[in-house]
Formats: sequence, C-alpha cells, structure tokens
Amino acid sequence: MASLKVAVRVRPLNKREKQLSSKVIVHMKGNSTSIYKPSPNRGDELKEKGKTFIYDFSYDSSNRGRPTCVSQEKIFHDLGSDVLKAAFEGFNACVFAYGQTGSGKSYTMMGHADDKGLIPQICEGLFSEISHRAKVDAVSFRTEVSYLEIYNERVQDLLIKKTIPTYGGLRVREHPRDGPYVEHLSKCLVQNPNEMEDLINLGNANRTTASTGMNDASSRSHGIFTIRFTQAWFDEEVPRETLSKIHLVDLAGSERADSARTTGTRLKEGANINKSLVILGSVISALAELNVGGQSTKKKIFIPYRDSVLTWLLKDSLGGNSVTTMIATISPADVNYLETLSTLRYASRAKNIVNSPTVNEDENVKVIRELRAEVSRLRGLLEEANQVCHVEPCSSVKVEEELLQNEARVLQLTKEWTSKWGET
Ligand SMILES: Nc1ncnc2c1ncn2[C@@H]1O[C@H](COP(=O)(O)OP(=O)(O)OP(=O)(O)O)[C@@H](O)[C@H]1O
Repeated sequence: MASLKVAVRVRPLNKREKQLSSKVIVHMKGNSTSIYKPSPNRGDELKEKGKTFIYDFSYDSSNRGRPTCVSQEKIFHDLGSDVLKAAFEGFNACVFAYGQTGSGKSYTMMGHADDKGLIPQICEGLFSEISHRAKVDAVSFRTEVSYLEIYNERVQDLLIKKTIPTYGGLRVREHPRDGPYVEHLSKCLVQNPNEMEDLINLGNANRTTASTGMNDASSRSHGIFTIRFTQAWFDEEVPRETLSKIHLVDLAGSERADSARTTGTRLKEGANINKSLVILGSVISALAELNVGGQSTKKKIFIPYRDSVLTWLLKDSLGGNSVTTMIATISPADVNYLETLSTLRYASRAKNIVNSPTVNEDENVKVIRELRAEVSRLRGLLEEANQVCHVEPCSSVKVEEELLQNEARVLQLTKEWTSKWGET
C-alpha cells in the first residue's frame, strides 16, 4: 500500500499580476502552505488568519532571486528520483500536474530547453542509470515511448506528424489484465537520450496550445507522456522480466471563462477541460472517501473512471497499481485567491488516496518459474519412489513422463524468451 504523494508549487508573479499590482497571498514554511484571503481594501496588510494545508512537499518558487527558491533540479531530486526508483524495481509510476491555467504545470513537467522540467530530467536519469547498470549487471533494457493528448475528449497521437488528422480520435479500449489502453497509439523504441529528446520535441510541437487571457502559450489539452520500461535478466539461470509503465501527465488548466477571456473555440475547449477536471475531482473524492481518516472503509463506493477519457486512461494511476505523485501548481497572487484555494483543497483531498503498487512480472517468465517449481516437485517424487521399492512401476513412469515434458517446455520457453531479448 502507498499513499498518493502530494506536492504544491507556487510560481513567481507574472506580468499580468504585476500590472494589476497584485499582492502575494501564499506563504510556505517547511511542508505547509498558507493562503490569506485578500482584504477588500487592497492597500491593507493581510491581517486575517490564513488557511493552512500540509502536504508532502510545499515548494516556494515565487522569488527566483532568493537562494531558497525551489529549482527544477530540486523537484527532480525529490519527486523524479522516486519515479526512477519505482521503474527499476518494476512498479508502475505516475506524476500528474494539476492547477489553474498559467500556474506552471507545463513549466514544472516539461520546462524549457535551458531549464528542464521533470519529464526531460526523468528521461535523462533513466538513460544514465541504464548505462551505469549495464556496466555492472548482466541486465537487458527496453524503453518505449508514447505521447498523446486528450483534446475535446478525443485522443490524438502526438508522435505522428499532424498531416493526417484523426478527427474521431483514437479509441480507448480495456484489456482484461493490463487495463485501459489506446488502440493504434504509436510506441517508439528509444535507444539513447538524443532519440528521447527528439520524440519529446516532436510531441510538444504537435500539442494543441493557444494564447488566452491567462497564458500566452496555454495547453488546451491534457498531455500524457508514457514510458514503458522493461528489464530482463537471469537470476541463477531463471529468466526474470519486469515491466514498468510511467505516466507523466501535464493536465490542461482549469479556467474561468471571464479571466481567461475565452470565446468560440477557446470557450468550447475550456468547457471540455473543466468538465474532465471536475470528473477527475469526483474520482479523487470517491477514492479519498474509500480511505477516510487513514482507515479503508468497507463501504461500496462507485468510482466514475469511465466518465472521462482522462480518468479512464489514468485508472491504474489513481487508486490502483502505481506509485503516484500529484503536483498542484498555484499562482501567488490575490487576484487568483478562489482558484488557488480550490486547487489547495483538491490537493488536500488527493492526499487520502491509497494505491496498491505491485511488481509487474512478465507472464511467460511467470509460467517458466512455475514450471521449474513443478519440475523440482516431480524430481522429488521420483527420488522418493526409487527409494521405496513397493511403488507401482507404472506410476513412476507417468511421473517421469510428466517431468520430461515439463523440462522440455521450460527449455523451449527459455529459448524463446532469450531469443526475443537477443533481437531487442
Ligand atoms: N516556477 C516558475 N518559475 C518561473 N516561471 C514560471 C514558473 N512556473 C511557471 N512559470 C512561467 O509562467 C508561465 C505559465 O506557465 P505554464 O505555461 O507552465 O502554465 P500552465 O499551468 O501549464 O498553463 P496552461 O494550463 O494554460 O497550459 C510560463 O511563461 C512559465 O515559464
């Protein structure tokens, strides 16, 4: 069992907020974040007692001049390294950034070329750990990447040049064992950091962005960057293979039509964005209710995963088999008081979600292991039979036949598995 980890990050005042002579109403100390209601007389000090929330991390990035300002590297150090640890241990992992439009989600997840966010840093960290481990242990690695956006409830592949628009979007289906997936989504095999960087850049260029009243380059879609990371090795001649799925999610921002000053297409996008974020909120609330006060309830609670494409695709990351982190990004300004308070409450609720991550082992490898156990059981039986002379010879022959069949199957499956990895 693992509780969802929650971090909150506050960005510096932006140009618009400075033009409005906004006051900073968010203060952080240790892992607590306090927000003060702006007084109606904007010249006054913020005297009122604020509301305080405790999270796993409260990151103050509001003043880049201060030495305590939390950098992109620090965020990777705290949150990204957990993702890598989970991946190398064979667990699924997910990080998703939630917050008002223009609050710093894309900056935190993707960043800029000279100020990289979590996604590029995690990718670099992955390859540097692979090259380190490949020197020390006899392990093979395979890394595949997909990048999609959910725009107006439709799934688009971001790793295909946008020459052929898939108007209907790609279909989301559900595998009985592996859960929801996107049909025909491209999976690109990546061999080194440069190939990874090219794919990230291609996907980012394809992502739907537009200028709104709140953000010059506002993401109008939810972006899901997925790494499927497989490791294979022999453990005392027994094949082992683990698969870890890492979802890195940059959600579109919640917005008020009046502050974002949206009309027409932008307004429709905004309505779809808000709708799916409300459903995400309902899923989070329902999951949090399952674990009220740190105790899991016996109550049957319906989780509305299927009400939006976003929650359906993130089903395992929210309340399932994944080590998951939420980063809530906020503005420091009084003009955004209500949105910021709502984000802080949303994040606070998410703290109650408890996931149950398990190591994902390859099914064929599991079969090989089970067959090997059966082989040693049969060998034991035969040895016993040879020592006791009154055992019927025909039952010994049967056991021997079964043993030989199982040994041949183990050999065959191990050969197939080794040649699959040889090709990779
Ligand atoms: N911690 C930060 N330090 C410096 N600049 C930041 C920080 N966070 C955000 N910014 C800047 O604020 C602007 C808006 O940030 P960003 O685009 O990441 O917001 P967003 O939450 O992704 O918005 P949207 O939901 O509209 O896509 C960008 O110019 C970004 O560089």
